[in-house]
Amino acid sequence: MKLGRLNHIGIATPSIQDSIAYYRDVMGATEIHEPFDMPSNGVKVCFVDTPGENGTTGTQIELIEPLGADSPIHGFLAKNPSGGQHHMCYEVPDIHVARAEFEAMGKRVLGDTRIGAHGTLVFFLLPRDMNGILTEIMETPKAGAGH
Ligand SMILES: CC[C@@H](C(=O)O)C(=O)SCCNC(=O)CCNC(=O)[C@H](O)C(C)(C)COP(=O)(O)OP(=O)(O)OC[C@H]1O[C@@H](n2cnc3c(N)ncnc32)[C@H](O)[C@@H]1OP(=O)(O)O
Ligand SMILES: [Co+2]
Repeated sequence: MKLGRLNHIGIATPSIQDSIAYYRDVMGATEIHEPFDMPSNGVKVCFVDTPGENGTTGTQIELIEPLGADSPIHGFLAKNPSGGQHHMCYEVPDIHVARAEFEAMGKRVLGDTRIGAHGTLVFFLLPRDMNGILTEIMETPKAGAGH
């Protein structure tokens, strides 16, 4: 396993609209994408870009608000009603190879490998196995694709 690019940091929030105002007015974010629903993941999503090198997009902030009764972030927001840092997401070149490598290390995968917000496959690893961090692994998007 080789550490890949930090694609995004997931921030759980009770209100994406309030969080957008915070990142725009307090943090000075200028690249804020249109929010969209991901019923397959039980969240509404909004990406806020941080600047990368030479005009590229750096690590994104992924605002996530619960969507539906079965949202996986209800428990987190019950414990943290104002929201907060929820997960970190790293890129890998091949999702299936990465999953096999984590499993071989005894790391427990939460649920299936599924399509994530960038349109590529993702999976999540149990925080207790990952130094206390809910860790998302995603396959690197092809150039020019997705959010
Ligand atoms: C938009 C799509 C996608 C993308 O492409 O980017 C996304 O990011 S979707 C993001 C939301 N989806 C997920 O988080 C899926 C995976 N998550 C889960 O399956 C659950 O959230 C969870 C991790 C199993 C936690 O569920 P919860 O109902 O809160 O269970 P518990 O309260 O029992 O907690 C179990 C265990 O995990 C610890 N925990 C929970 N949340 C976090 C967190 N965000 N960061 C760190 N640790 C967390 C909790 O403390 C418990 O620990 P133990 O006491 O050691 O068991
Ligand atoms: Co994510």
